Amino acid sequence: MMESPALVAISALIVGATIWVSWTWATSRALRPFPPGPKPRPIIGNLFDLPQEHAAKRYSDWEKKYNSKILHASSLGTHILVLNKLEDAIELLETRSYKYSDRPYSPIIDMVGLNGHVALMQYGNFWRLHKKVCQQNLREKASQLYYPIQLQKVRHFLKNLLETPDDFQRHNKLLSVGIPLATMYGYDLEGVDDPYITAADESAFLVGQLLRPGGSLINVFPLLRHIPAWFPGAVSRRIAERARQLITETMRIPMDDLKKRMAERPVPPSLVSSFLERKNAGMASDEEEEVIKGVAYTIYAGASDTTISATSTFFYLMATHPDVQRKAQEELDRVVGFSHLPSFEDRHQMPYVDGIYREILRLHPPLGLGVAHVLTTDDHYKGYFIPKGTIVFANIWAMNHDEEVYEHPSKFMPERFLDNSGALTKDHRALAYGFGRRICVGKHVASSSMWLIIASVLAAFEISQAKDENGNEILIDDEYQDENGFTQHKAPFRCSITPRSYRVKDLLSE
Ligand code: HEM
Repeated sequence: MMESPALVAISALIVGATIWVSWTWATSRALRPFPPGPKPRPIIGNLFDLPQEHAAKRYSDWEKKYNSKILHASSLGTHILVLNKLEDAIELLETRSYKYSDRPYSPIIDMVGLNGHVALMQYGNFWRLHKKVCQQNLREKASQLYYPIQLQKVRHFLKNLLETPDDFQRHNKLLSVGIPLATMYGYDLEGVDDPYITAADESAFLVGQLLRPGGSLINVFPLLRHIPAWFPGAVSRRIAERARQLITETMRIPMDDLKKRMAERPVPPSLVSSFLERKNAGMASDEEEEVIKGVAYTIYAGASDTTISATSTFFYLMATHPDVQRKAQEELDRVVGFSHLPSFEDRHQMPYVDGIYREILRLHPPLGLGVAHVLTTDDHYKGYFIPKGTIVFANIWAMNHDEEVYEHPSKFMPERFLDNSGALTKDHRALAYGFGRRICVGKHVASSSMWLIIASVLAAFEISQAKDENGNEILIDDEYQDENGFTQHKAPFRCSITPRSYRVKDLLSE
């Protein structure tokens, strides 16, 4: 918690009394077996049992401990349900999606100015309005409009890799943030030190701190949000204030830049420029501009970190699996040849490369626990009671490592997605994109970006483990880090990235 001890103590007393009443009431009700899970303590429930790091894997361990794939815990009066099995996620989050599609409420979201963030929005008409704009611009057909930008950005990425291969993580960030900013605003990043990235990084860090479990007392006791920022001990209020300024900046910088460019000359098409053209022609309102701003910001936030994570995993798995890399390169050489780099038309002819894309998202889903859903009315499932307001996590990591579904689930085996004839299996769905009405609305853009990155890098480069000064390979461990408890990122590692032939330089200068 970030507040002063006095503030924490007073709040804890009030919160404790409130929770005590509701807990006593709740536990006195008969016929309410919750799903298995750790035994709750009075008032605080399982506050100290909840994993703070690598939560998806820890909840996967709970499965063995409590002998159940549906797990329950509570924290300060809030119920938490974890679904480790795909069938349960489909039944609850999809078949019953009409009541499992809300998001957890936190006053922090309003305080920092993220109420236009689609992924954090409460279920209802405001969300529907934003979701409609997302769908119109990101559905499969519409997402193909972004192909030219994706191609341009990935080619630039390859050039950067050629020049300074050891900086591949910085190039990855420039690419993964650059694609959504270019598609939303036609904004070209100057580099990873661009003021936009600096503000976005700091705000993401601060918001992550406040929103993580136990991050701020305001999440437990919303009235504390009204305490002024200058009040002694009101640390969260001050952090929220700073985050709000930064988030306003990240929304303002690319918007102002675009308006300025539009006033000077014709600009390349982007989601926001198309909207502003309509607005300048008197066909859209200021309210609609707010929606567009929120959507563009969400797309930046939703797309960049997840793409950074998946791209980093790709480099790691290629460096550690030369056999897989060789097979993919054989396929690329056969289908694409050596006179040009891969383009989207080649995709359907290269099932093995697609298998790599699927296997990366299976083995290391960027969001192992997805994004929390919330249940809006009481429910019963498999004899268990699930109360209204329960926070529900689909444990994507556990589902992707289910031994009943995937043979040797911890192994990187792209061929698991190919049938006997070498064609891609049809029944697969990438669970990494989540479930039901809140499923990732950018999954087509994500899929094309990731595929193009994988195919282009493998066509141009050889990736291997880096060597030390004595010529020995520097082994890469399997460590992943939680970023603010949300996105999982491969822990820093080194690898060697060398051009496959002298032609690469010529191809990239065309
Ligand atoms: C590998 C890349 C990506 C992964 C793994 C990913 C994963 C996810 C997941 C797990 C969710 C929550 C689903 C749920 O609640 O069940 C989500 C939501 C969302 N994603 Fe993605 N995402 C990726 C890329 C993108 C991209 C490229 C965009 C935009 C172009 C995007 C836009 C969104 C939006 C707007 C939501 C919120 C949907 C809602 O709450 O209604 N994502 N994503």
